[in-house]
Amino acid sequence: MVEAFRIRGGNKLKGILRASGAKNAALPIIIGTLIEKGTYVLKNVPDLRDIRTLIQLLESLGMKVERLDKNSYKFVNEGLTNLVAAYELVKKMRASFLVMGPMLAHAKEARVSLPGGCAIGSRPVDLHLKGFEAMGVDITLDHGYVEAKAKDGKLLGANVLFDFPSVGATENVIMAAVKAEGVTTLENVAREPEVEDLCNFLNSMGAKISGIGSSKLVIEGVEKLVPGEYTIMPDRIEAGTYVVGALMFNGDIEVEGVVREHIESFISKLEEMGAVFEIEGTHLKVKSKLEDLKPAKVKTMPHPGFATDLQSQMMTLMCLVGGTSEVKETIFENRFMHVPELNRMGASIDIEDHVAVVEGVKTFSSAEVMASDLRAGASLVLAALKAEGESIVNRIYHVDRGYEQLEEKLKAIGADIERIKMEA
Ligand SMILES: CC(=O)N[C@H]1[C@@H](OP(=O)(O)OP(=O)(O)OC[C@H]2O[C@@H](n3ccc(=O)[nH]c3=O)[C@H](O)[C@@H]2O)O[C@H](CO)[C@@H](O)[C@@H]1O
Ligand SMILES: C=C(OP(=O)(O)O)C(=O)O
Repeated sequence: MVEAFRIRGGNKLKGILRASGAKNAALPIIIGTLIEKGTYVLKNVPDLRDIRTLIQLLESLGMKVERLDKNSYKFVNEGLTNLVAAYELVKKMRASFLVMGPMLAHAKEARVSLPGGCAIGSRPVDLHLKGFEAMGVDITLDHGYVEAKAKDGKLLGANVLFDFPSVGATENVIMAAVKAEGVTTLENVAREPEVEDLCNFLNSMGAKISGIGSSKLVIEGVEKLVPGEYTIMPDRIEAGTYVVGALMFNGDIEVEGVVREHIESFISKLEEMGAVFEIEGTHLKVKSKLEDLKPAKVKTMPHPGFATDLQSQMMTLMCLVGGTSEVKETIFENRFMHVPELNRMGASIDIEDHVAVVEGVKTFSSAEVMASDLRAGASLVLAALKAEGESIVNRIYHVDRGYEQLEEKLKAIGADIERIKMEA
């Protein structure tokens, strides 16, 4: 049996949706607690399936974890008792591969399962490994695991130029470099806000990372970090998902937790389409109507470009905008799995090469559909809320990876949504 959402769409939704802590910042920051012995308190940690998977992985390495309240945890690192990150846990979530950098910083060696691909693409880790090798780490592949060992037990500062600004590779190598001997210079790094949040967390413990937010980071290795307390940033992708909802429901939904500069390309693309926003601090209200929006072209790019994690939600909105819109996906090879599902709900989308051509339709129609990944799942939920009648969104374990208490948040603004069990 798997869980699904049964959604009876067409309700008038009204109220405030608040973004929780960012999954993609919380994951690397929690993993960062592996670097140094001591006690860490992390706040605004979202209550998600991915966080629970990660905690299991950290506990398997020797970390003691105590939940202080719904969104706060204490992590006590008394030294790692196991240097193997097992396939059973790593395969559930690709971000698990980020334990390699911290384990190298802590113990100068690690054996971490290769994560494998997922529904959105093959997702290799070559850029992570190139960075570690430059720092004097011997890498061997053995029965699906990466064995990493610092030569002579020393992690050395190095110059690394990434071929592509990979978020994961940037984060992994940063976490190895903060305690390396000497200076590490990383060029063409990912500039996503979650990378900045990780750097700010590490610097709050005494790491010396400069250039934060730019494409070049200079990291002066330090002997010791001093663990403490840190609050995770709000989830810009969750907030962006709700902004799409606010536009689809003609401004009756307001969104809390919007940091405009974190999703500038998304917000400005929506403004180009005719959306009018009133943003006060981190509170967003929509002042335009869905029927005022014009079609647009969007191309996903590394930050500060349009985020791939908002691509499917944007496409769902475009389905309801008169005229022809286009979405080009450049980050992941296979991130259009939501297209046939949206078409089952009455959308009119064709894929040509890596471009989805979207012809606007009047509305969605209810149907039984399947989430293929996290953001695809969120997009189908948005479409189902709009469609008159009963829809089923199946395989919501994907959605549970990244949206904290989605059905409670939606129920609170008037949605008719319930979690049910379905045949797998
Ligand atoms: C937990 C987390 O933060 N996940 C985010 C992170 O994923 P993730 O860190 O996996 O994304 P990357 O930026 O690394 O990947 C982007 C592209 O680079 C390729 N690549 C990556 C590493 C590598 O060694 N070799 C290589 O070829 C990938 O296959 C992909 O096509 O950034 C993505 C891009 O913004 C987001 O969609 C994910 O939500
Ligand atoms: C693709 C995503 O996550 P992950 O990298 O964990 O698969 C996402 O958050 O949309």
